[in-house]
Amino acid sequence: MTKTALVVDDEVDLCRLMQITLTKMGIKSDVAYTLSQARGYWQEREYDFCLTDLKLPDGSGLELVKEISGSTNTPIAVITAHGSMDLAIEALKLGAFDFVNKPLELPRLRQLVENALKVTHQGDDPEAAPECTPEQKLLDSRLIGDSAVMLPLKNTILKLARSQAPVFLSGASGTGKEVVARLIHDLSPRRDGSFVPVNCGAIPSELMESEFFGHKKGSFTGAVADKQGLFQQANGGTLFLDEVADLPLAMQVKLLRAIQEKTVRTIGDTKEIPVDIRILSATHKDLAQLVQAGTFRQDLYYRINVIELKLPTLNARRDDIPVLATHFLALIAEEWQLETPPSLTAAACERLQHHDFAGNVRELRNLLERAVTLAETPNIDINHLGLPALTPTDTEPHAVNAATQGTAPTAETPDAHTHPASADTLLPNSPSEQMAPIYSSAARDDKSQPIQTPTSASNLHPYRTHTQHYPSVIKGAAANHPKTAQGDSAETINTAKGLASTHQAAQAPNETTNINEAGLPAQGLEHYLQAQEKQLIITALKQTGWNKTQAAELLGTTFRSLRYRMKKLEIDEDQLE
Ligand SMILES: Nc1ncnc2c1ncn2[C@@H]1O[C@H](COP(=O)(O)OP(=O)(O)OP(=O)(O)O)[C@@H](O)[C@H]1O
Repeated sequence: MTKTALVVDDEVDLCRLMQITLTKMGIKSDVAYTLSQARGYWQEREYDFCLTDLKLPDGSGLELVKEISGSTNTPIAVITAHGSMDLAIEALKLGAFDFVNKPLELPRLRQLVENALKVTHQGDDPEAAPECTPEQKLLDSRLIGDSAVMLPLKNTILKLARSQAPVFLSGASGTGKEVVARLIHDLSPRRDGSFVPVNCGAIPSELMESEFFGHKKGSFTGAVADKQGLFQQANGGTLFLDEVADLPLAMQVKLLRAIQEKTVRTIGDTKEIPVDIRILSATHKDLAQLVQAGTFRQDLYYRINVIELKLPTLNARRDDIPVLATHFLALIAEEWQLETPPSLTAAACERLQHHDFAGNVRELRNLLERAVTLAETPNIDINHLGLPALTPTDTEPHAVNAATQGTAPTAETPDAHTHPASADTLLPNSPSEQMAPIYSSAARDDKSQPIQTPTSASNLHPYRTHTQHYPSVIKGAAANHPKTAQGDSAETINTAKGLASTHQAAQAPNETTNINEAGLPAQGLEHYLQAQEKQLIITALKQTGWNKTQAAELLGTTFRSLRYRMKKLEIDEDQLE
């Protein structure tokens, strides 16, 4: 069926240009020169999408955005004067699907129209019950939980997926921010493009520019080949800036420019390349507070945080614990190829529902992995969970919510009842407005997670994030190193002293000692340093029985940084043992 569009602009020539472009794309269009004319057309006819200027002779296009997005799912995009980013952001907040700047660039207009048509195809089947649409099924299969707080959150995700607006995901560590970011991408018109997640906190600052924008061969020492940046990799898709609060200020300026201009310049190149990406970002930190403290740029905050989606803690949705546990046990059974899928006894399930999950869903998953490893039967009972016995007060209603982080639920530590997602997951996003943090930063303590699971070697960009779990290594860690797997830090501190001395012994002589007669590395500094780094990491890992949390402590770095260095340097226990 022929697609139809309503074009609203008072500039006759521009309307003609847009109409010609649409006709070439096989789209029939009507043109309205005023707001009232547009309203008339909209009431009389049905359109697949609308494109409106913001400045109209009898009012603002924002009114049309509000009316159309408030009453239908039809995508509406706005045309803004060059540089009026504030208005574009306001339109996105009001529900506009996307915006295009004047003077109109036809490739950008065509791209916007193609995305709008993909949105209109979604959920087109009028026969399908809402819960049976492919989008809803995908959402329900990947974002587990149907508690009171999750249902409105899921509806919001479906709406956000249809838009191109930048979304900022806030919430404590392990609440599922990356799961949601992937879903927004996979449910969006960009789903055929790449989803490129990047852990901003794990990229060494000196490599940031090259990682984000790429480099040309020979543009600096060590640039031995052309390298594509993350922006270019995400072209046509979504760039997910995880741990965005950890971006150094100097890089924040460069990112802002790239996001605003929608162009990037590769290091060593002279030309700017246009990129078409949607930005999603996340952090467990209070970004508004960092803006106030001057460590995060207000303009970048404003740009990436057009819409905020706040994820609830697991303690705020305890009803979801049984269904999440069943989901993870099924995943574990599949990944570990277990003959009989494990299941929880009623007592174990009840114990989990009373646990204070400082590490949220990630902690639940890790806890179950450990329990399955320790249990010798498929029935996971309370003693396999490795949790302390409950006191009588723990079992009182709401005792755990109140005990969370030692504070009762307040406006700053919301729970599901006081903060339904419909109202609170979408927050007003002015930097001057305070965001209420769900948790203090203590919630991020990696020690709260019983077992840190390694990531696999993959062909992903080294600083892309990765949330997969690898059972063979987990099992090996728990079985072979029970002490370290449970976090025996005393032992770690003692062995730490040996790090410097054993490092020499662990070195692969060809790689790290290949110094030429002039006393310089024969294969170049970069190669030499990487070999050194690799050997030090392997030494620390061996000393801690491949417990990465402890190895990171020995090396004076963070767990995440170590994990990403391991991926970058392709350090894998299975390969080395
Ligand atoms: N609702 C959910 N349904 C299924 N799995 C979930 C859900 N929420 C989180 N998970 C799982 O929990 C783990 C942590 O999720 P994720 O990495 O998305 O959290 P995060 O909030 O991004 O954490 P961080 O701030 O530490 O990066 C992953 O294994 C993820 O698959």
